[in-house]
Amino acid sequence: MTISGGGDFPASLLLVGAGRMGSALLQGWLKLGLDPGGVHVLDPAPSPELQAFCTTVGVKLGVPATPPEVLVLAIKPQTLASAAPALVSLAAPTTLVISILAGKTLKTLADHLPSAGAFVRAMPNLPAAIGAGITGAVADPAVTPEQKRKADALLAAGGRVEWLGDEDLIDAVTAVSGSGPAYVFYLAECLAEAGIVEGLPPAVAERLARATIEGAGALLAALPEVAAAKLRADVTSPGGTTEAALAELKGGDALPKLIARAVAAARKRAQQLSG
Ligand SMILES: NC(=O)C1=CN([C@@H]2O[C@H](COP(=O)(O)OP(=O)(O)OC[C@H]3O[C@@H](n4cnc5c(N)ncnc54)[C@H](OP(=O)(O)O)[C@@H]3O)[C@@H](O)[C@H]2O)C=CC1
Ligand SMILES: O=C(O)[C@@H]1CCC=N1
Repeated sequence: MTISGGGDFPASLLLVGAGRMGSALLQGWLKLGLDPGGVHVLDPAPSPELQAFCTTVGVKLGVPATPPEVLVLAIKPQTLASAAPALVSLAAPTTLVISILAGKTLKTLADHLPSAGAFVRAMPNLPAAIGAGITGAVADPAVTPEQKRKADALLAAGGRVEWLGDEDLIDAVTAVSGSGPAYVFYLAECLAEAGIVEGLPPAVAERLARATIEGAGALLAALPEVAAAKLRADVTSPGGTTEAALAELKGGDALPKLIARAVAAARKRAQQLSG
């Protein structure tokens, strides 16, 4: 189910972990109208940039005096066990915890934060930093409709939201769209390197590769009803250059198999991080 975002933000929010993803989400929320006066950010060693940002926008660094309506967990999955004891008193039965931790299940989250009333497990991606992300999310049965609306508003600040009925699917979401931007950035790197091998000056090769991925992504975004396969066919002249390149990428199912292996490896890693 997809619910469109609606600015139904919580009155109080604690962000635990303001690294790459936590900061990206925070900026999106504030841009879309989350009241900074109700926001606390907890991070053990806030960078000077984060401190300056919080001061400028009016967000408090540190722990709130009373448990927040929403606690967003954005620390690394590997640090959940060590971080959780200090968080237990910050989560009340009225607190909704939204976790973006790869792999950590709703059950694991509840085991570590038994004081919290309800949990949403979400997997956003880095383009959320510019509102162009996509998030997969699942709510536990204790999440009320009002809490779900608030979770949706927060997650939708980063782009589209796919609510899933089956928690087991979240690790696959992580492997496809959570980690996915890195695959695309790697393609940009590889394309530039190949261009250099073919004689292009490095700076030109990088600009060509980057602009190509930007343009292809923009075309996908501009033509949502057109399948990626159709757009690929539009580039591929019979007997032309693209066909020659695609024969290499597809030869022996090379690229599909490689991508399938990569996504399976990411999903497996998410499962390993679950406990
Ligand atoms: N990066 C991405 O594209 C995506 C990440 N995620 C998930 O988001 C989470 C964060 O990832 P990412 O932002 O990349 O990681 P970062 O390492 O950039 O951010 C984690 C932040 O949490 C801080 N931190 C560590 N311990 C605590 C603590 N006890 N209390 C509060 N803050 C703490 C870290 O501080 P310090 O550095 O000083 O230790 C750091 O600032 C992960 O669980 C990941 O699975 C989900 C989707 C996409
Ligand atoms: O690499 C990771 O584990 C995190 C989760 C998805 C994207 N980054």
